[in-house]
Formats: sequence, C-alpha cells, structure tokens
Amino acid sequence: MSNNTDELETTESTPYIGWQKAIARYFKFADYRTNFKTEILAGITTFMTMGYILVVNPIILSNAIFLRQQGDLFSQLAVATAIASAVGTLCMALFANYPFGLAPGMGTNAFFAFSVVLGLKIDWRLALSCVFIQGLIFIALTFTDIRRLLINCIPNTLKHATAAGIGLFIAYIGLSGDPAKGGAGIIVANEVTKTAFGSLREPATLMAIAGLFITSAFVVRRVKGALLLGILATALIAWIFGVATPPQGIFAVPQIPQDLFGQAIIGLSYLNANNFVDWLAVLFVFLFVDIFDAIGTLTGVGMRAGYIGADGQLPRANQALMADAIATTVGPLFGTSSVTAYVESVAGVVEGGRTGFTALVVAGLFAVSLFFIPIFQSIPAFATTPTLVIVGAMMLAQAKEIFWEDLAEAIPAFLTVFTIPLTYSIAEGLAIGFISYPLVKSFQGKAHEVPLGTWFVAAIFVARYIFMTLRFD
Ligand SMILES: Nc1nc2[nH]cnc2c(=O)[nH]1
Repeated sequence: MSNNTDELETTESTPYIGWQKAIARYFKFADYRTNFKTEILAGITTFMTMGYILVVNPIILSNAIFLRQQGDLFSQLAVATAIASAVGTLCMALFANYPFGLAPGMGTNAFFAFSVVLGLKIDWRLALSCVFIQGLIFIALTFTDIRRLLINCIPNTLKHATAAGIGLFIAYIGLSGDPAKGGAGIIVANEVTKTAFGSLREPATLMAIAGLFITSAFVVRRVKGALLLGILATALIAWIFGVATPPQGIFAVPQIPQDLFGQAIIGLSYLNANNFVDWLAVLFVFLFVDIFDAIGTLTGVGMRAGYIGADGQLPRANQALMADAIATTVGPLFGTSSVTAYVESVAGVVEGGRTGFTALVVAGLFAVSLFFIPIFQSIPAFATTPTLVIVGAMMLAQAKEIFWEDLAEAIPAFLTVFTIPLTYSIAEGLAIGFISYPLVKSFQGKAHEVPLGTWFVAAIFVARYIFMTLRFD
C-alpha cells in the first residue's frame, strides 16, 4: 500500500466507552473489525507458541555466553530474552499496530553461538557489539526507505511462496523438536535419510500426536480459542500422565542480567586489526539475514492476515520494519542475539488477532513471565506442536495463489517454499527465489517483465553467496 494509505482512517464508531474506547481507537479496532476478547485470546495464543524461546534461547546462547563455565549465565540470559522480547514486541504494538510478537530468532542465535563465538572464536561481547551495530545500520536503512522498496520489489509469486514456505517452516519447528529438551520428536535426524519419523516409544511424541488430534477437533468444530485450548489440553494430559512436570511454583524473583547488560558496547573495545575483517563479515551476515527474515515474515504473515491488498503491498511496512530494527538494536544491549518478528505470530492471526493490541498482550505476557518463569517453564514444547502444525496447514493454503501452470512462476515459487523449512531460514528461501525468478523469466523470453529492483536484489543475493562461500566453511 502506498504512503497515503499508511494511516487508516477510523470509519466506524466503537462500542466502547472511556479508556476502553481510547484503546480501541488507538489500535483501530473498528477498521479491523476486532474486539478486546479476540485480541487478548490471540495475544495469549501467540505468546504460548513463542514461549519456548524463554528456555531455548538461554540454552543455545549459554554455549557461547558465559563467565567461567557454560551455563553460568543461564538465568540472566532467560531474563534478557524476556526483556528484549517484551521491548521489541511493545515497539511493534505501538509503532506499527501489527499483531506480531518479537523475540530472538532461532536461526541467528545458533549462528551467533556456534559459528561466530565458538567457530570464529570472536569474544561473545564483541559478537554482541556486532549485532548492536547491525541493528543501528538496520534503523538507518529504514529511514532511507530502502527496506520498504525491497518489500515492494518481491514478485507476487514469491510473496505467496514465502507465506506457504513459512507454513511448512513453522510446522517443521513444531514436529522436529528434540524430545530430550521437551520437543515432540515426530521428525528426527537420521544418518542415512537425513530425517525420519520419530519413535512412538517416546512419550512426548505420543502426547504431541494426541494433542494434534484434540486440537484438530477443536479447530474443525470452530471452538473459540481452539489453538490455545489445544496447547493447554496437551500440557494437561502430559502433566496427568507424568510426561511433563506440572508447575512447581508460581512466582520466582527474576535475576537482573547484570553481567550481560551493556556488554555489547564494552565489546567494541575488543575490536582490533586481527578480528576486524571477521567482525565485519559477521555483521554483514547478521544484517542480511535479519532484513530478509523480517521482510519474509511480515509479508508472509501479513498475507495470511489479509493486510496485503490487490497492489501486493504491505501497509505501514516502514513502521513494522522500524520496530523490528529497534528490537534488534535493543536485544544485544540486554545480552541476546537479534530480535525479530516471529513466524509463530501467525497463530494469533489465525485466532483473529489483527491489531497491535494483540502484540501488546504478547509484550505484557513476556514482561509478566519474568516473575512467573516456573509456570511458563512447565508448558512443554511439544504442547505447542499441534498449534504449529495446524497453523502451518493454514499458511500453506497461500500456495494455491501461485500460478502453477506457468513454470516460470512456479519454479522460483517452489524453490522458495521448499528451501525455507529445509534450510531453517526464511532469508535463504527468499534468496533462492529472488535469484531464480529473473533467470527463469529470462529463459522464457520475459526478462522485460522483471522489475529492475528484482534484478538488483537478485544481484545482491548472488554477491552474498559468493562472499559467504569464500568467507565461511
Ligand atoms: N521469523 C522468524 N521466526 C522465528 N521463529 C523462531 N525462530 C525464528 C526466526 O529466526 N525467524
């Protein structure tokens, strides 16, 4: 959508009075035909599907961020994750009025810990400084409008493909969780075939499958809050059968992340002639992945939410990207890797969440979770598998918008859909789509139909692959 429609005018009056009316107007409930109940339910659902990050992010980052031994900053990392997610999601709610939850990305936290700190042996403080500076560049780029132009030069076929690919990705996240860490283990690693079906001897796997059928029943019978109920029902049967531990307490005083706070700035003093090139290379990778992950997620989830009109453009794209950029900059200040808009937000969208109020609820729950970590820790990751799979199925419906009869449209779309889940990266899927689209179109003799911007982005992606291949193993 163009700039003049960036701000929707409120066209209908709300049924609320007093402060409720003020909130409903701020978030434009009437324009989105939504209400408090729907938005709150959607917010809780999105939070429930994202909540695993409060445990998983500290586990991954603990491999790299520690003082004396691995794990000694775990609690501080959990608090840092909650604060960064709350702040990032709040920015999305207030600046962009979108129902997206933000948290440290699962692709970049692993890259941070295993490739940058452990692989390249860059001190974790310096690595945090890299994410911080990258966030500042991200903010600057948003001011220049470059990112909105980038969104707008994605061919329609790739927009649909990204949404469909995200559907597979989100289902894959849910199905492939490691049972040793509370995951469902329905898809597991296999040395011969790479992936395989898990084991029904695994209680978590059985619970996840049972939960999938229960949640499917809620969904097809159109029970309100079906996805959230599915998460709670799966957790409940897991507690009853002793597969997961019920909440051991309710309240826990959070540990201030004092050893992490501000280290991203102190880390800059570790920069020297020996590590500068690696630091710059890492910065470039973070920036690239972050921008294209954000663009892919906003477009894909935005498509499911119905924000993207016939003109193929996302309203308030710059505000949404700015919120993402601010979150990325704030995250490392508290001690975590890049914070990004989460694909899991689509769970809340499916529950009807349409405005920033959904995100406000998510942010509030991240803030509250700081004090109620025992409750949130007691929801096993496999309890969210049914939601992630069902939401994946809903998102895959976008694939029907792809013009499959024309192979010049279909091949790049298929490559994108396929690559996103299997590389565990939205940015990678978009890259393959962007490179193949102008090429296949040209082979068809229709190079002139490809916008200049698309050629330009494709060239950047090619340059990035050359760079990555030369620089990283
Ligand atoms: N968009 C997005 N969603 C996620 N959900 C979990 N990890 C990620 C990530 O890295 N990017």
